[in-house]
Amino acid sequence: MEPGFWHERWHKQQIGFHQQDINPFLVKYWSTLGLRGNEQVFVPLCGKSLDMCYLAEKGHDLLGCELSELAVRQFFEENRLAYQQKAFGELQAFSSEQMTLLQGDLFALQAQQLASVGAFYDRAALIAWPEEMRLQYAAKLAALLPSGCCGLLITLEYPQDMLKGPPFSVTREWIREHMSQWFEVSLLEQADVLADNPRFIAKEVPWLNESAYLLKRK
Ligand SMILES: C[S@@+](CC[C@H](N)C(=O)[O-])C[C@H]1O[C@@H](n2cnc3c(N)ncnc32)[C@H](O)[C@@H]1O
Repeated sequence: MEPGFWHERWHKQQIGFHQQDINPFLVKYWSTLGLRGNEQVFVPLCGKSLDMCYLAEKGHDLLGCELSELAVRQFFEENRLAYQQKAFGELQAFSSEQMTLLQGDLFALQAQQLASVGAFYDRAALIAWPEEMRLQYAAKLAALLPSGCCGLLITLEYPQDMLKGPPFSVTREWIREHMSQWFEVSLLEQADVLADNPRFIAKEVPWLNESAYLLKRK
């Protein structure tokens, strides 16, 4: 989506994607990455996700990237974290002790700026892009991540013709076809989450699956 779409969403606080609870797949599957626990975790398109607090509690340093300055400030203020702001290339870095959120366009980041990243977490980032932008995002993510870096990817699948995204439906086939050039991909679990998503029920979407994948950058 274009930046204006997301800025408007944040200004109107139309942020239905934001979860008040930690994502259950994160809790269930983060340990399958086999990490030491002190790796820096990159969170693309992080919003003000509380999943970052969960990962910080596990001992990780967090490096998020988020377009909206409003989202970034809300993250620190709502979690009562004092923060400092400074320039970071073309982006702005907002930092507290364990968290750095890079405010700006993910596509303006350079691989050397993520050289110390040891893991990543993508929830509602890949699925935020329409099909025509999705591959560019996946290629950028691959270009930014150091080789050997593991991550958890959480996606949604539903009949796309029933609802206009975002979130967009991203199938297992799309991920295998387009992402295996950069990542080893394993499906961890697919679960029916329709009952937890009133917007999909209201639009009479007949099924909605959430999937968790383990990814390893080749
Ligand atoms: C669907 S939300 C998901 C947020 C978060 N991952 C979560 O689980 O709550 C997508 C987020 O990506 C941000 N975003 C969109 N385009 C971006 C870009 N080019 N660079 C960085 N962030 C972007 C939006 O502002 C929005 O907060």
